[in-house]
Amino acid sequence: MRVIGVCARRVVRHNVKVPHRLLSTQAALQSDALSKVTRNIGIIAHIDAGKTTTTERMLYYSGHTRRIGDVDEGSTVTDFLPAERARGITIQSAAITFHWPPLPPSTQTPPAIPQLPTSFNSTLRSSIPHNVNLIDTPGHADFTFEVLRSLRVLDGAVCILDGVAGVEAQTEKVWTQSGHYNIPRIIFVNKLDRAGAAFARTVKEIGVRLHGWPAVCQIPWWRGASGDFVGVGDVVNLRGMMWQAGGDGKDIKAFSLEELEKTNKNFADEVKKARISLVELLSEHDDTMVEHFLEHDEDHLAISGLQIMQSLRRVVLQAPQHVVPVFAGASFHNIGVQPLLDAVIDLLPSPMERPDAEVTIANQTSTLPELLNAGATAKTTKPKRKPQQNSIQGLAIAEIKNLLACALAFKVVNDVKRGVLVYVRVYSGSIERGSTLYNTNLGCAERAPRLLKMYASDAVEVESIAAGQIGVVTGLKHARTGDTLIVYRGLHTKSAPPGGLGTLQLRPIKVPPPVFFTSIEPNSLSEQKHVQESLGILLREDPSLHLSVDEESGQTHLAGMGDLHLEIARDRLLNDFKAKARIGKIEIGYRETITSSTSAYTHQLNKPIAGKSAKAAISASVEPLDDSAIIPGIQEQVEIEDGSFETTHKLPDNNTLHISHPNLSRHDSASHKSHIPAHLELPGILNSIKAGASAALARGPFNGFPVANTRISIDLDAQTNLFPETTPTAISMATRAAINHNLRAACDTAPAVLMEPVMMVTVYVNESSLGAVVQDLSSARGGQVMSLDGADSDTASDSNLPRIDPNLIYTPPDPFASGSADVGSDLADSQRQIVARVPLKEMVGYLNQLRALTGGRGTFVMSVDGFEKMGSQRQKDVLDSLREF
Ligand SMILES: Nc1nc2c(ncn2[C@@H]2O[C@H](COP(=O)(O)OP(=O)(O)OP(=O)(O)O)[C@@H](O)[C@H]2O)c(=O)[nH]1
Repeated sequence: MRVIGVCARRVVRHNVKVPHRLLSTQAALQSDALSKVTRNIGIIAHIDAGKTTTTERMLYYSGHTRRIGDVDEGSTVTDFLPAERARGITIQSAAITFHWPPLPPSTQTPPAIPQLPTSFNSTLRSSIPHNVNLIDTPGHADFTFEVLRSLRVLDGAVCILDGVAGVEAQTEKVWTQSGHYNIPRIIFVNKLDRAGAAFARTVKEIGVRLHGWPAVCQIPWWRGASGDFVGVGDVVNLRGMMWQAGGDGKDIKAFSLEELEKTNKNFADEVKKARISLVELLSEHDDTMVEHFLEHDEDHLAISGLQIMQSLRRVVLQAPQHVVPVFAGASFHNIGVQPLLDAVIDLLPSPMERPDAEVTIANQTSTLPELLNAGATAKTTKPKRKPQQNSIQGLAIAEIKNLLACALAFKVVNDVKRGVLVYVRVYSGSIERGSTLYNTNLGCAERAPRLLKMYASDAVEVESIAAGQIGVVTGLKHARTGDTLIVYRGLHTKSAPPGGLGTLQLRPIKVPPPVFFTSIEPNSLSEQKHVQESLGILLREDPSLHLSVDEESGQTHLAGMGDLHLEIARDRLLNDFKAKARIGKIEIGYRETITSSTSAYTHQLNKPIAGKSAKAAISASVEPLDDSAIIPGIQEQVEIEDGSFETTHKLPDNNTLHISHPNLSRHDSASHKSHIPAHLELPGILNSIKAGASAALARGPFNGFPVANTRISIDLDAQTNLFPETTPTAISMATRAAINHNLRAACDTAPAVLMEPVMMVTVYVNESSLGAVVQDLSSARGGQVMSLDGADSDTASDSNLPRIDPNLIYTPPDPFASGSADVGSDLADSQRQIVARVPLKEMVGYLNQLRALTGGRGTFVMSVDGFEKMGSQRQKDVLDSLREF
């Protein structure tokens, strides 16, 4: 037994209030009280660990569904796309609201202002009904981006592990990502009914692979010679909990420690052992637990369950989180779900206990409360001469104080019955029914005619969605997943927000580049409109899909993150949207880059567009950006302000667009009058040029792949380029044509070069297979092994995370797992991690080969590291094989 006495580390808590300064006192009180009883929670896990099965039980016990949905029968609530139901996997994250503990049967809706005790010092939070907004996230690696998007709106997460497979590669990846967002997490070890279930091994893996100290709050209760899983030992409340076999899980019997001692002494002893370990672990991280221990004469068992839960809550809310509470169960057999729900309420934070939401505004990073406080101060201190500047430089405070609400559209779903649903999380203020929302990503405003709360499959209409809450806006025509929506004073559908407000972005995330693509061709001309509309909705739902149209052939390319990603998009298009189109084979998305420069070429456009005469001229030249062989994996689109008469955009795939616009100052629109036609304005002209350039870069002239590593220069001479007949579309089309001409000319002078996606691959194998896997990666696949066991690599485990010795972790024995004699040293020796850079082409079908090399035990994850120029022979081979189709 370890001795307590070491002083706990300083507790750093999330200490943030949801800003609501513009609400009335009554509304603010209501919003605060509502926030306190709200949990915005995600479920994260490896594919098939049981997320959907567990979610279905949660909905059933909370009273929101009358029967338990079954993944295997395809009758679940959360996996609601036909493609998901058919495959039994979760693709789209759905957000569902339910109450836990359930509302009393007589109450249809929760009270507007929840009745809260003055403090939770003497009572558990789970004693009063809370709103749980549950966001189900996909488990497959192709949907990592989808997971990232949902992580942004979570305040806490339940990580579900398969008790047989233990910690799997994808779990590790999502765990690390959620750690970067400082999301407090608890773990549920599921499937403990299965043969070979190994709770102890899984708990040790939590320490070794997820780098957290497992606080074992429940231990599995296996009975009989064959080890039937019947319930759990509740370490917090010192009791046994047994679920009725074959029931719906509502019938739970509790046995006190004294009762257990009479009937099942070994189990009772193990519960006590687990309690001692739990108190010791908590004492190392929480000073208050040390005090309780001393107050109770150093008796681990005398400390109350409430005190243990409160201590667990404190350590879970520490950032970074070092202690991870672990619960046990088998959701398919309805065991363990209700105590897990209690833990969600008792241990995970409310929106008010989370760090401030990060925002960017006018190219600067800040937090939302900082921004709002600056605006609020400005309201009381009257500026003397010109508007005072706050810490967010360049943005007048006067603009910020007009901000009434700020929300993130974190998911767009096309619902067959209700149309397009935009799921939002509100971060400040409140969205009211009928209000107008300005979309800062698209630069347009639209009205929110209806607001909904989604309860399982029922939708309830609401008047407003307050700060900290998740809800649905229907009737929006443009908003996409990931867009920031704001409400400000004086907002009109037709005018842009004043100054920097229009650049406000909530929690922006970096988008990885698409590495696979497929072609789409409508079966007939009459089908074209429907195919385009369906693709439009798919892209609103999932902005990690990219669309490009070849001007000459009219062929459409759809690009995505992985082959499964595109397969699902294809299924949705054909089956859900009933689009009649031919869809090509899924191919790797190479890039092409020019190797020579061109001198300026001017394209004159003078033809009717949509029945109206249109005219514009654009002068452009191109040059290879630099000779570096690699372009980074993360795609950024930023505008660099470099003077009043120049604008530079950094575009995806390491392309740059430089526009010089002499006589047209960005900061003095009044002086434009004498230079440009009255119906045009500079920001719109620059946007049209950018749109034309992006379209030209989407299809290179060499092999039709997107162009990379290229700098485009455009000289905009207002006198000679703009005419009374010039329209934004004409500017875009002329830009596209001018750049296309230049790219073709560059390819004629010196052939373009192909670049291929290279992946950073992390493979987990046993020691015995290490040699064979390394050999295969480096020889057969042309990969470059970067590190073994995580050293020197960005994608490998974060080096700041504690390395935990599995032998110091408490676990109960694993009587029914195979080969579990010495789990600790076995784990430390056998788990190896290889990090390698490998061309994506060589990773196609890798899982089967890895399984063959490792006896089925190896797993891997990968992400795009960048694009590399290909050698001439490799390029020839790739082009030859592409031409075969
Ligand atoms: N034996 C057993 N099987 C389970 C348990 N929980 C889930 N399963 C089964 O495991 C399979 C996967 O379960 P899901 O709930 O679809 O897993 P998921 O994590 O949602 O998977 P994705 O949606 O693909 O990410 C299904 O066949 C379930 O019936 C359990 O506690 N015990």
